[in-house]
This record gives sequence, C-alpha cells and structure tokens, in this order.
Amino acid sequence: MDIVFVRGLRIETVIGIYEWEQQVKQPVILDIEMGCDVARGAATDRIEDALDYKAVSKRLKAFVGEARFGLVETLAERCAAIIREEFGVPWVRLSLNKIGAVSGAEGVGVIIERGRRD
Ligand SMILES: Nc1nc2c(c(=O)[nH]1)N=C([C@H](O)[C@@H](O)CO)CN2
Repeated sequence: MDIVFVRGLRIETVIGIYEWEQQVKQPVILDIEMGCDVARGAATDRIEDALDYKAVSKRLKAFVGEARFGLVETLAERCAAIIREEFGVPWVRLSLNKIGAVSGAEGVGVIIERGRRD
C-alpha cells in the first residue's frame, strides 16, 4: 500500500484535563500517514483520482480548531475517524503531539493506527 502524508500540521485547540486548559487554546502538531493507491492518480494526473492532502488538512484544521476535548486520545481518535470515513482511507497512522505540555519534553501525545494495511 502506498502512503500520502501530512507532516507537522500545527493547529491551536482547546485540549486538556485541567480547568485552566479549557479556557485557553494550545498548539498540537499532527503527523499523518494515509494508506492509498498512488498509482491511480499517477496514471491520470488528475487530483480527482488522488487522495487530496490539502483537502484533508483543511478539514482537520476546521475540526481541531473548533474542538474542545480533555484527552489527546479523544482528539486523535476523532481525527482518524474523519480521515477514514470522509476520505475513504482504509488505513491511517496519526501522531498527535501536544507540544509544550510537559516542561523539559519536546512533546507528548499519542500515536494511533486504525484500519487495515494490506
Ligand atoms: N495519556 C494522557 N495523559 C495526559 C493527558 C492526556 O490527554 N492523555 N493530558 C494531560 C494534561 O492535560 C497535560 O497535558 C497538561 O499539562 C496530562 N496527562
């Protein structure tokens, strides 16, 4: 299976388990790998036959930008579901990095894989 990816997508969102975190926006960085057949788009050279990484990015910016969750797990799961259900992606690996959440750490968060990769 081929992969279309989006790396370092930085979005401000309301995320966190503490009361103060529900009053502010904090940055998260998404790294996404999406399984697809790149050969189809390559054969026709048409965006309609490709998985449009710009469309995926735009959708996630809108969703995450308006989201309000406690756990990074919840936000990551919802993003993966959008990618799979709205863009017909059979397999996705998504890393959600809550940068700045833990002092001394470059980042903290989750990496999830959903769907079948074959
Ligand atoms: N597994 C998780 N652990 C923690 C989370 C989380 O979302 N998932 N969140 C926090 C706090 O919100 C923290 O990021 C604030 O500094 C702590 N642990």
